[in-house]
Amino acid sequence: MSARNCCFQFLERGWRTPYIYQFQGFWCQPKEIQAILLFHKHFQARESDIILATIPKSGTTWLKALAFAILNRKQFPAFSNNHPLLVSNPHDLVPFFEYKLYANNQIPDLSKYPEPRTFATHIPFQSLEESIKKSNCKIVYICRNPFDTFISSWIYCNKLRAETLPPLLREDCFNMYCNGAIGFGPFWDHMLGYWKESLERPDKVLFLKYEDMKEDTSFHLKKLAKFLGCPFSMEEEKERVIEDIAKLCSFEKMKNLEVNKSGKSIMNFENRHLFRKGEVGDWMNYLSPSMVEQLTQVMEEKLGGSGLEFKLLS
Ligand SMILES: Nc1ncnc2c1ncn2[C@@H]1O[C@H](COP(=O)(O)OS(=O)(=O)O)[C@@H](OP(=O)(O)O)[C@H]1O
Repeated sequence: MSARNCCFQFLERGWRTPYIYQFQGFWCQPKEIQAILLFHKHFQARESDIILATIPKSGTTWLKALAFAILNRKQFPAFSNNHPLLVSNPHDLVPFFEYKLYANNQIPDLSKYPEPRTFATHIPFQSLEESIKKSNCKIVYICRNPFDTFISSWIYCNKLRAETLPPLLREDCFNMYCNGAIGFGPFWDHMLGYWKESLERPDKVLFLKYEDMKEDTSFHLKKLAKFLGCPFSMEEEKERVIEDIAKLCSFEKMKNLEVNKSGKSIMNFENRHLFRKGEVGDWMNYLSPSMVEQLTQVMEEKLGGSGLEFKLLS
């Protein structure tokens, strides 16, 4: 089935493109739908695969860097001068299914990927390819408080928006966000899909939060390494390997690397836009009291009772 033949029940104004479409219960662009259909048809998970999942602007770039550094630390110690993260953007080291591997009508040969194969996606849990859901391959999900995620998305999309389109007004965008009409959203369905699976199958899905990672990076790196099946040894802890990885992947370090100042990775977008402030609570500089009230209500209505809660300030 091609994207064109799919039955689109709904269409909404897009953030980066003129329109977004509802596909399998979430919002996305036609190019993404085309790639997801190919991914569904051709991808076959291995038990050893690792999938990093996020809704956009929740810490994807950071999680990719951390997972890569943890998994490859024997070959590339975090302090080494030839570490791949010093010359490559994390999106080039851990490819997205929908923006890289299956984009532009490609069917990749993934048989030669070194194990554990590590991939990334923004696709909601419900719409992942079946073998990913059924096998014991591991999924790491990171999410971020919706206030900061909204601001990060709004600013990023305005930078990448087609020049032929008018700028995205904060108020319009905010209403779209609260109504769920954002790429891969509604955000609450995206979060709850992975959240519920992490509660039911904690060995399958590790659920992380951006704010917790910022607050105590070392603690969460240990948790991540253990989940990925490569816990830090006592010796590594003594040698401060965890701190070295946290430092290599820190916002300040990554933002100032030449590859992230001048290179291009996802969909030919400039890497520098991926590194803005990297803070918890920047929403305070942008949202009016009535917007705060509105989003708080949406979160209570949609996430209330799920046990999923967020820290809104650092
Ligand atoms: N290393 C590191 N540490 C902490 N925070 C980081 C890091 N790298 C990127 N960022 C911040 O993450 C926000 C971008 O989110 P994503 O990486 O998910 O974007 S994307 O979906 O891949 O386009 C965006 O947040 P805002 O600064 O609030 O816009 C980035 O600045």
